Formats: sequence, C-alpha cells, structure tokens
Amino acid sequence: MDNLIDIRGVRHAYSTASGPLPVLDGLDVQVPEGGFVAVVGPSGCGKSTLTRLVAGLLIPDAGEVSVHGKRITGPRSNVGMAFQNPVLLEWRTILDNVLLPLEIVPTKLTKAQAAERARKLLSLVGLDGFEGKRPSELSGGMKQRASLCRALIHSPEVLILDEPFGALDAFTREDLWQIMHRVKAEEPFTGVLITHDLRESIFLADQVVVLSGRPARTQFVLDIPDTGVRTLDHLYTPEAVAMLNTLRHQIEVAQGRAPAGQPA
Ligand SMILES: Nc1ncnc2c1ncn2[C@@H]1O[C@H](COP(=O)(O)OP(=O)(O)OP(=O)(O)O)[C@@H](O)[C@H]1O
Repeated sequence: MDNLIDIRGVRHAYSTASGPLPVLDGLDVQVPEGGFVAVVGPSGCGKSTLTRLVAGLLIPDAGEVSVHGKRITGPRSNVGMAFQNPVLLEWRTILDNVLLPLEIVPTKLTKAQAAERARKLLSLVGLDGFEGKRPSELSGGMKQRASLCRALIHSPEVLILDEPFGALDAFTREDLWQIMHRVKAEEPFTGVLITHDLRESIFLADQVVVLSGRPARTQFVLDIPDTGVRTLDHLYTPEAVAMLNTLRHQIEVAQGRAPAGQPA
C-alpha cells in the first residue's frame, strides 16, 4: 500500500536563546492511506514537533516529509487538527464552531450542504440537539467531540490528533475511543495520534511508533493486528497485555530507565 504520509530521516533543532536545541534526529514514520498511527514517547521528546512537520508549520533541517508523494514546503490547509484543549469560540454556536474551517479552506459545498454535513458529523459523535448551544454549555468530553467534528468538516487528507483525550476522565476517555472507531468507520481518514496513553494507542491505532528520548528517533514500531471490531474487552486479552508490556518496556528504554532488548 502507498504511504500517504512519509517522514524519512528527519532531523530538526529549534533555535533558542541558549543555542540550537536538537529535537528530532532520525525520525521515520510512514502512514498508509486510511492508516492510523499512534506516536508515543517520553515527555518533551518531540511528538508535537512531528505534528507541526506534517501540517507544514515547520520545515525540517534535514530529511523529508511528504504527503501523497509531494514534499511539504509550507503550511497545508488540507489537514484537520484536534488538541488537548478544544479551543471552541464561545461567541459561536457549536454548529458554527464546527463550520469554522470552511471559512478558511476552499470548499465546493454550498452553505446548506456544509450545515448538513456539520449536523451529520455532530450526530455521529452523539451531539444531536446541541448544534445551537454555546461551548460553555457542553462538558469537556462533549467539547472534544465537537472539536473532532470541526477537524473533519473539510474532509481533510490528514487528521492530526495531539493528545485530544488527555484532559478527560478515564470513563469519558473510553467513550471517546469508541466514538473514534465509529467516526473512522463512517468518515475514513488517515491519521496521526499523539498520546501518552498506551492503552489508547493500541485500542485506536493500527501501528504504534515509539520515539526515543530527545533528540528523538524512531526507536520501535509495533503493528497492531487487525482483529475486526475492537471493544474495550480487547484491552484485557493476553495479546493486548503482551503488547502493553512491550510498549511499556520500550518507553522505559526511551527514558533511559531500562536497557534495550526484551522485557524480563
Ligand atoms: N518553538 C520552539 N522553540 C524552542 N523550543 C521548542 C519549541 N517548541 C518546542 N520546543 C522544545 O522542543 C522539545 C520538544 O517539544 P515537543 O512539544 O515537540 O515535545 P512533546 O514530545 O510533544 O512534549 P510533551 O510530551 O510534553 O507534550 C521540548 O523541549 C520543547 O521545550
């Protein structure tokens, strides 16, 4: 399968007052069309920097980032993004917040078609009836669902999720995971998920990439077998526990707290 996102041999350092800060050094991530890759790694290793590269907000010092075989040379509009903080605009209704990207990204949809699409997305994430509400009238999980709809409204080529569920309580987070599966089935996307939650990574993604400590390189890649419909019960199977142990060990290696090799 062709890779829609192809990151090869990327190196990058930020300029800081105290000199260059090397953040990435040997980053390789490939995401096939329709694929969903989770990126995990120690805090501050460069995960969000990776998302900026894919969005074209940052051009690497060395190596290549391409989407659909085209090298990225500047900001891309055909990307949908959702972050830990959903940042919805309080003076707009939920529907109008979801429609916001269409005011920036060119669209072939008429106003009526766009509104219909926004309503469909809101319904898909269980927010029927909330279209006319203001963000402050929604819970944290509901705001995050609205922000997911906003990220998808323009049918982006690439969906980037940077710890979107990180601030939610455990039960709401699990709800959102299941909603993500529903969304992916109805609105297929190619995505990159940044997360600190290993259970989330194996539940949602079809591949998990572990980054080393800073400057980060691709340290380990785990393919998650396609077992059909995933339910939360899958997280408690011996196979899932073994995958979580492998990933936990890799994180400890990345943190310099365990030697490379198989976990004991
Ligand atoms: N614009 C910038 N200028 C200078 N340094 C930066 C900039 N952005 C990020 N950094 C630094 O680069 C490093 C990597 O940051 P990044 O946000 O990519 O890490 P992260 O893995 O997403 O972090 P976390 O897990 O804590 O969310 C950090 O040390 C951060 O302080």
